[in-house]
Amino acid sequence: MESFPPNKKKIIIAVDGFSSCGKSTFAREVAARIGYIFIDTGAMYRAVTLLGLRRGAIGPDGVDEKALTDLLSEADISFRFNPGRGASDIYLDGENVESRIRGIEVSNSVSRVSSIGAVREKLVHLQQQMGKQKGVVMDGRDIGTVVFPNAELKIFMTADPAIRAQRRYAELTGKGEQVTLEEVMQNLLERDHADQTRAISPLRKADDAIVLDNSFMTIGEELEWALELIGKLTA
Ligand SMILES: Nc1ncnc2c1ncn2[C@@H]1O[C@H](COP(=O)(O)OP(=O)(O)O)[C@@H](O)[C@H]1O
Ligand SMILES: Nc1ccn([C@@H]2O[C@H](COP(=O)(O)OP(=O)(O)O)[C@@H](O)[C@H]2O)c(=O)n1
Repeated sequence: MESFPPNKKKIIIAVDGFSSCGKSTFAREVAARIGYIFIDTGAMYRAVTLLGLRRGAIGPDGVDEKALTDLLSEADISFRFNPGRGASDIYLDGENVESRIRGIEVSNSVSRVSSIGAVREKLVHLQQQMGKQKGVVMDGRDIGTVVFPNAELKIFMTADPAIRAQRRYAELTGKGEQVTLEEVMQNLLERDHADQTRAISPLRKADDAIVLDNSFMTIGEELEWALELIGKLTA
């Protein structure tokens, strides 16, 4: 933290990329090291999906867009810092749903939900409010292209799909979730495809983003690389 005193220029760091490549891990660590706020925008789309599943707007027949949009207009989505985790947990209508949004059921519907214009409109607006003062590291799919097209630093993360699937599988089974590697791989590939081909704000690398392939990098190596870049940009 000493290398980033408050008189340094505050910037916005946008981290976009494919599913399960380590965006949130990287963004959280970078934010902690430089005293910035970390915002996991994927958690927001996941919370909306949980809301739809719980309240019947998402069911066996798919997503009822109108019902979900109506629910969302009344919903309160916010973050609160959890000192134990060293990051913010996501709250849906006052309930901490951080541990409820990562499972395969939410993962299987979230890309459908995130393709809905009204959902994106509301969440992008909230994200822009959260980053207004700068000093944020935000990760997602459209941060460098839509949410903060003028972000001072844009990173586009990627990793080999088999490595990404293995990482997410280890994470989920480590938490006791009953899931197979094949299911995880399939979800990851389907979401990447849906996220890249949707009509509104598809996942794509911003022209001025720097690509970071972390297939064979440790988080320590990623941090070393990022902190040097950030040091130069905020000098
Ligand atoms: N450099 C890395 N090497 C190995 N595992 C990693 C690395 N970065 C992240 N992970 C692990 O990969 C999984 C997915 O990371 P996460 O940050 O949730 O990805 P994303 O936000 O892109 O979905 C997590 O279990 C995380 O601990
Ligand atoms: N800025 C964002 C962030 C997430 N999303 C959507 O939300 C889903 C879940 O995002 P996530 O970051 O939690 O996904 P993982 O990479 O953790 O698997 C993505 O697959 C996208 O469909 C989005 O559309 N835009």
